[in-house]
Amino acid sequence: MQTHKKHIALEIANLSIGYQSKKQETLVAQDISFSLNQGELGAIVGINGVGKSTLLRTIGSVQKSLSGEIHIDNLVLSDYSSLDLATKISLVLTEPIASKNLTVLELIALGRQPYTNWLGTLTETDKAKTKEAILLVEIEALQHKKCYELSDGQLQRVMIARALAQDTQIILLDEPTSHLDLYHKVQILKLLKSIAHQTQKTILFTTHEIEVALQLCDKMLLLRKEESYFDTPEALIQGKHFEKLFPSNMIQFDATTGSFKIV
Ligand SMILES: Nc1ncnc2c1ncn2[C@@H]1O[C@H](COP(=O)(O)OP(=O)(O)OP(=O)(O)O)[C@@H](O)[C@H]1O
Repeated sequence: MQTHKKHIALEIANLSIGYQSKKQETLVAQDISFSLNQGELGAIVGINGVGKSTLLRTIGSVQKSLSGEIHIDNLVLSDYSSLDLATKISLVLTEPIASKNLTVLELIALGRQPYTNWLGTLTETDKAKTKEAILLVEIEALQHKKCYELSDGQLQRVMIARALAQDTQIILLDEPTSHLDLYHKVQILKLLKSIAHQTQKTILFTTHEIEVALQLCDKMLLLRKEESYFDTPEALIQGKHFEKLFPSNMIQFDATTGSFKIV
């Protein structure tokens, strides 16, 4: 019988992340190792300042790692040209977008930039990918609005659609549910899950919504400075790793409900 082995889309080995200047090197977190398969939704969780955004930016090649390796599709990250990488990874950061004067449709079409010529002329394929992204994220009704007319939740969806239009194997999102109410947080994460499973893309995002992520993600990275843990939510609960996240005299994790309780 033929077995179908899932393809590893992203592999991180012994990675140290941080900041380097001419004078000094600041280590943020070390010894990070994990991998995500095609079609998996993964979350990076951890306390404020532990390095979630730094890790995402390092994987997205916006900043350099201090040491260790990042493999995308079995190739070392640094071996990709920036144009090739733009067809492999899309990155949605938390910075406010500079181009709020564009319509939603125009902004999403910008996701096609790695494929268009220097004039930015959209081919039929570019237009079809843009339309497909709009349909997947269900924002047809918003497409002719200006971006400055959108609510935070609507803008989050638009940014996800732009990443989808870029049509990369891997999508990285920094706090895609910040500023949203619980209903819209769940809606966005369910959307990301269905996109990962339906389109076989690999989606990795940072979040403070640990309880929601526990219920919706395939894998989670619990980031800590010295030692991080990566596994399925169930295995992380069984391994009692969430208990180590916050001081236990203040916040305790209840494994039976998968939620945090204030002491
Ligand atoms: N440009 C920078 N130069 C030097 N240090 C930085 C820089 N940006 C962030 N840091 C530091 O790196 C550490 C990790 O920051 P990062 O933003 O990655 O954490 P985080 O886990 O995403 O935090 P939060 O949950 O608060 O968003 C922090 O100590 C922060 O002060």
